[in-house]
Amino acid sequence: MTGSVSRASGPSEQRDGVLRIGTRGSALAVAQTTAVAEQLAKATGNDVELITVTTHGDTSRESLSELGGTGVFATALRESLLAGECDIIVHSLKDLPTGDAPGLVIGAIPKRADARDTLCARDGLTVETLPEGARVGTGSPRRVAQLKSRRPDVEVVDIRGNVDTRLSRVADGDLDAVVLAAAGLGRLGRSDAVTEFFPLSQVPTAPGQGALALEVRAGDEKGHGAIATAVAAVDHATTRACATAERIVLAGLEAGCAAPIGATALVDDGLLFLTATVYRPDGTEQLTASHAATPDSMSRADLAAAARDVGERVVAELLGAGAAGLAPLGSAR
Ligand SMILES: NCc1[nH]cc(CCC(=O)O)c1CC(=O)O
Repeated sequence: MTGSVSRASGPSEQRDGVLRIGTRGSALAVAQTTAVAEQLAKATGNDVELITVTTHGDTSRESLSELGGTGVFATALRESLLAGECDIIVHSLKDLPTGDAPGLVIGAIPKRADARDTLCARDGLTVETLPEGARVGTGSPRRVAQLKSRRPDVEVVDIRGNVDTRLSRVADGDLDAVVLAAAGLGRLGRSDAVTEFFPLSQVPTAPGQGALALEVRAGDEKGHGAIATAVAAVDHATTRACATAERIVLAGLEAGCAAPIGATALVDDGLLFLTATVYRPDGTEQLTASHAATPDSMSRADLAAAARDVGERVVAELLGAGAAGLAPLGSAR
């Protein structure tokens, strides 16, 4: 039996058999939360209600680095969850700070979408074929450094705003291209705008990119209640392990989501691989570390142990090679 998915118009009371999911109000957030809601309705038979929460990160026009990067999107959602106004909140994992949120736990990380970055350029252009001095929009220090390392001549324009606003700056002729996550474009049905997919092996993306995190009040993930059953049904073991390994790099370098760091993990043929790169913000230098571990089994506990193992080895190697001197890392909060 599949439950139904609806959108609440205002604050909503707790009712039996109904899961209330809090989401940011942007088109991307609503699209990805709706997809999660449908997955939850199908897996549990519960009705699912979407509750929109407006956050400072949505309304502010400041750049991501001015906002401080980490956490701007998460705080209002978390307050709403702690206040009991909803039962589960959905974040883009890459926007979620690595620090503890008192009273909350990540109850599920569903199967990840495409973790790659893309170029969305005019006239089918790619990083290689962009004209000399082309104007490329991104607000992410990692993407700036990665672009500059390949095309030092490119003029990077700091942009903010939702995916459609960013794409419109290319359509309007103001920018030659923007760099955007494949996952977000896919969720919005805008993959048609992509002119180049960057291989993860050359362009590692933000820790957790392409993955979502379902946060619940601590304790609600345990036992056989409706919330515990729901999050257990959509948690994806290998995605959780990969995202955990990538986020250990962020935490270990004491970096925030605005730091120039790329990390990418994958599970293949029984091995967990993790590669991470720290960039000098101008793209002239970078440090990469790559490690693999063999989990004893594909159980969540063994995968988690392997994720910690590779994560810690990658962090130690990067710090030992001088990563802290390469980039301003300390924007974690
Ligand atoms: N920081 C913005 C953001 N947060 C999540 C996504 C979509 C991709 C994802 O879920 O990882 C995006 C847009 C982008 O980076 O292009």
